[in-house]
Amino acid sequence: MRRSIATVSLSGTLEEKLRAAAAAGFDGVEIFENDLVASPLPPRDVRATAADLGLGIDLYQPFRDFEGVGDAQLERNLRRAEAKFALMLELGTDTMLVCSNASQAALGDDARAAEQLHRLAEAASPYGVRIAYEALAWGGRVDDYRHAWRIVSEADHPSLGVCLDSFHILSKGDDPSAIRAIPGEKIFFLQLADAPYMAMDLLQWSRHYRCFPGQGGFDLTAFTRHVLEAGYTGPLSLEVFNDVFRASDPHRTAADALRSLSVLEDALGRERAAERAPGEPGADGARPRASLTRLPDPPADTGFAFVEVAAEGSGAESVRAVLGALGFAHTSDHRSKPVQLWSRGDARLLLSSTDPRLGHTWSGDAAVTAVGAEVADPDRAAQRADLLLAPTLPRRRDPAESRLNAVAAPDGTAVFFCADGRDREWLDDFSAAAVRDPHPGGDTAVTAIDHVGLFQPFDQFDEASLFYRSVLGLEPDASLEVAAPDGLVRSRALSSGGGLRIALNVSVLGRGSRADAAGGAQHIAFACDDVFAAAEAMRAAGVAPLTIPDNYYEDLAARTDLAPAVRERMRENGILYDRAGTGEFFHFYTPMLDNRLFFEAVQRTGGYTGYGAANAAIRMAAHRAERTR
Ligand SMILES: O=C(O)c1ccc(O)c(O)c1
Ligand SMILES: [Mg+2]
Repeated sequence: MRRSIATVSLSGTLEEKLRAAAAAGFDGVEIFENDLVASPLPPRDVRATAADLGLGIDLYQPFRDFEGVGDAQLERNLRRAEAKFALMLELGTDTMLVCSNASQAALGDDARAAEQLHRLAEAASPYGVRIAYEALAWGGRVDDYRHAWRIVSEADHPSLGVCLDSFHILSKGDDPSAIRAIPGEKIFFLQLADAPYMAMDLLQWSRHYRCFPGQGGFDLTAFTRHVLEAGYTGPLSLEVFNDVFRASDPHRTAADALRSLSVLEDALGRERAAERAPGEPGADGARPRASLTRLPDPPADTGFAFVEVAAEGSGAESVRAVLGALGFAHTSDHRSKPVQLWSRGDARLLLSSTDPRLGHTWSGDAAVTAVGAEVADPDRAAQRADLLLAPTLPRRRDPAESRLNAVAAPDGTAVFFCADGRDREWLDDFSAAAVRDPHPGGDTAVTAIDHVGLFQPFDQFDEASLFYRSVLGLEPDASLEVAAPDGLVRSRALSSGGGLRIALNVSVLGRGSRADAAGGAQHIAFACDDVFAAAEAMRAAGVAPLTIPDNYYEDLAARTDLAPAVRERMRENGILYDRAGTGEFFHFYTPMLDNRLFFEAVQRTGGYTGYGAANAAIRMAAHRAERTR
């Protein structure tokens, strides 16, 4: 389907907005009136600029407070409209959005509104302009799409139809299924916006917190399905009023926006394909069907191939010491780069002294710089990532090395697609040297990488979540908030069925010591068969786990039936506990290794799928206490 975006969704001047929309690959834009009025470009030049960029102007918006007025006001409104129709001719756009009168003083009954909209449509038709009437959620008399449609049908003019905006419908909990009763050709325009659920005045919610489909709480797939079932074949257009987007790089926002539409269209296409019996032709005859662009299947992953940590000097020393104490061994070295492979079971950690983005020496605190996803078809995963506008990272390879596709996540973390199975071709780039530096960690039973925790810049949290969801096909959990000593932290985990798990964290206010330029803490969690043994072996090797206060264990005694001996062993080893249904979770943390990186060891039993969120605030306070001790 044609993809459009409202200029109000992007920051910058009108020209910058157009350039960003075009660069992301949009087909068209809705021009928000204020953006045009504030632009030094005459309408003809806007049209030419858009055309040069390959963009159509699909809608001019909004025309406000037109209907439900007295006779004298109607004449003034029609005069105002005539001026806009002439302007639209110059812009080369044929659809005008008229939103329902927001005044509580809007007059009269439906018959008056219908008659006045009929006059407007009649005035528009000589210009070749169509009127798309939209019910604002806070409209004075008309605040419901069904009501807008009744008025439009009563007005009965070929140049008059409705504009459906998902926000105005879903924000009020209205049932979108009646959209199917509107003939597709009378749906003149479709605006899509998601939003997080908030108990808030509708207008404020709409003007500040809309987000792209998949980033909020609305079911945009179901909503859009109704619109397509009605026979709508026009553009899918994003109209997103959002405070963060207004202040962000418009190129980044436009890419995020396009990614959201690609995922939405793909989901609808998959549903349609699943409905159709094999061999049956696509069209069912009655109503036109929009063509839906599909993405290659999400990668079928089998978990983490590796996680890469870049560190230098004493930071690298502490990482090595803790890995050794956890039973990892430095098993081989990269053939041409300063990268060590440390492994234990299926847990593989690359310790690098270069920055993957810059290719030269890493300077700064130890940090997670890359994750390797082990997938069945790396080429197809890379192709999907490319269609989702994931920035491709230059290959860091010599001709003799394996081919590794990598893309950059919004926070700069490199995501590698590595072949799974027996060959694990990427391992060929490492020397086959016998195990060196076997550490005295003993059998700590670390078996694999369980998850990675990445702190995100405030403005990129939703973008990162959509990125991992779309590029890696991960499913997001509900987000939750943790009261850390230095401010609230929001956390959202995403996981695949195959073993990839990424927990994203963000400082809710985007400021404070956790969100400073260096970013908040990152961690790598290792799965263990016996987390008690792992903690004891680590201690025996000279690394103390993160100290957890006695108060925590007193509280555990009060609220669980863990045996006293078990609790005592937990206290000695800084082990924390969580339970969900029949599932149990035991885990411990290392101290902060180099300002912002730590490790965790976890043991899941009974089908536990969480991340110990109940203990997150305890962990944050303990790491904080360590800094001030
Ligand atoms: O907030 C508004 O005024 C406004 C304007 C135009 C729209 O299409 C809309 O959904 C909201
Ligand atoms: Mg709208």
